[in-house]
Amino acid sequence: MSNTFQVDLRGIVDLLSHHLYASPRVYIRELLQNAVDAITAVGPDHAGRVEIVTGDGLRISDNGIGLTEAQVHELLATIGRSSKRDELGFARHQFLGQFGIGLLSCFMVADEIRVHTRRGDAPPVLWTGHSDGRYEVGPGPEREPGTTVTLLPRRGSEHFLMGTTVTTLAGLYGSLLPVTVTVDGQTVTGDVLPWDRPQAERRLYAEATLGFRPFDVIDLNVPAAGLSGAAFVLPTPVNPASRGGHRVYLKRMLLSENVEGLLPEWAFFARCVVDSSELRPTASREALYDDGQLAETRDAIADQLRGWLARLAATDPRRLGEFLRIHHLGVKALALHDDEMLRLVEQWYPMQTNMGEITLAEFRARHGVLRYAATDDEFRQLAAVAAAQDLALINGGYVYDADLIERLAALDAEVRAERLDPSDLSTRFLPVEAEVELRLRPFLAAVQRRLDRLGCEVVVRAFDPVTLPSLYLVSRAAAFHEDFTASRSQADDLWGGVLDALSQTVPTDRPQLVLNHRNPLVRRIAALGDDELAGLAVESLYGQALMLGHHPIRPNDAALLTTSLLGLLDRAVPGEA
Ligand SMILES: Nc1ncnc2c1ncn2[C@@H]1O[C@H](COP(=O)(O)OP(=O)(O)OP(=O)(O)O)[C@@H](O)[C@H]1O
Repeated sequence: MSNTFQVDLRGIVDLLSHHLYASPRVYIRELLQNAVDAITAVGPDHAGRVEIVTGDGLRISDNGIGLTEAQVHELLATIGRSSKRDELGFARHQFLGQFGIGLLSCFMVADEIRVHTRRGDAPPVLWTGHSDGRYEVGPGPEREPGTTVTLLPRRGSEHFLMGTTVTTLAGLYGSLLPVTVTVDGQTVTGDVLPWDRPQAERRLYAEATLGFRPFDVIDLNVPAAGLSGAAFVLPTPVNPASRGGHRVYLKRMLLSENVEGLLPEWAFFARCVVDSSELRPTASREALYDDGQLAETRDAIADQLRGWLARLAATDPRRLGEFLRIHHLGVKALALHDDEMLRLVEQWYPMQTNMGEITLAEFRARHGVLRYAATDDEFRQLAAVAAAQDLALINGGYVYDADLIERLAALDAEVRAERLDPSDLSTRFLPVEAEVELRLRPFLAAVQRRLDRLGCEVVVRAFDPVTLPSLYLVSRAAAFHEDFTASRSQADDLWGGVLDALSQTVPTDRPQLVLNHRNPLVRRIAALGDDELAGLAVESLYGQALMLGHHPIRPNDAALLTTSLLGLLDRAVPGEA
């Protein structure tokens, strides 16, 4: 036995209003869309007109193609049936609608829908649909060809049908439509496409609709998607993780003000306003259907944004610099994968160095090797000393910077990058003369004994700046060794045994306290001939060097600092105990 599905209209309307459409407001969009489609169906030269009248409910009339009685039965009373698909079920290209559910959205705000329609010379028809699923069809009063849809408000939804609301909504969705739409006699269409306006007006448009005064406006054109529009560049930094929505029109009808997925993720610095005749909506008409065509369109738009950046670099580098200062995070993220963007960063993005803020290109021209510190801490530790030795150093500690430098070197054989290890720096310090070295031996032996328990090696070198008495240097191997020793002291027996076995293989070079023999204070300390006082002084230098280099102060270090300070005070302040 064969039966036919029954449809519970109330259930369907509930589904639409709570799960498909974002808000009952979209009923206006669906009605406008049907009217425009009906006008399109008459032919290309037909002067379309849509009139909306509010008051007691809402009435929307069009001078479109209209429906015969047979079509009314077939199309209006069958959910999911649409005249806008061909025999194979594909959306007919020229129409906005395609799903055959749009009219139902009116039940979100109305209890009763009346469609009074006439097609050509066929007799006029009146169809009345009720929200409980009943409908009647019969002959209607005489009228011109076209259709009038009347909504009788549902209790509690009256405000959706009020004149002011309808004017706002019809303007929002329909202001760019190619047919004239009036609400209570007032025309809401006829707006010039925002991207076709002169530059100054486009900026005002952005301020009014997007809420910001754009840094720049970029024309967008993707013929394959029948897309034209503009990208408005944000004037302030945005969180790259925050997804910005775009204002998308399909065949000049607003799809949504907050469409995602139109731009690649890196392009978070732009908000687009576009119209497309080819991209497809999802059934809710809140989003674009994520298909190959959308992906191709996204790529094409990305190319145009990239082109804008390249043009800016060629014609107005100062402005590009401004842009990079605002949106460097996005551009740098992009440069990790995109060679062209990497070049842009290299040429135009000033990085922090110990010689001031300069671009990588400039740095390379002046200093050859791209020498960088991998973390902000390392940079701060080394910047001044390196500068005093004419060693230029880039702070690679900002997000992506070290990776970008390495990528640049990997890409281009001419570019050399070198991560500066603190221990590399100590090899640039000059040893003191042999005779001085000999003289300093007893002093060094005495202070070394005092710093042994902190795992630190004391050496004397000559380096600039002379004002710097000492420097605490931790090489990568030594930093590892320190962590290792700390874990060993906390480990239980089993794990401790494993660590001990490992310790045979880890490098053991210790952090160094490098005393600067060019520094007058250091010379005086070394010449004291008083082991106790020299020891206290070197311990103090050790503490100062730790703090200068932003090194962590361990409990042992803190205790040493206190005793050395008290010891020095004891020696400095005269009088009997
Ligand atoms: N104003 C109108 N003039 C002529 N025909 C109309 C009008 N409104 C609706 N129709 C007919 O009723 C059918 C169903 O309309 P409905 O709005 O439910 O779906 P649709 O517009 O085809 O698709 P979508 O769900 O995508 O809006 C339409 O395909 C169209 O043939």
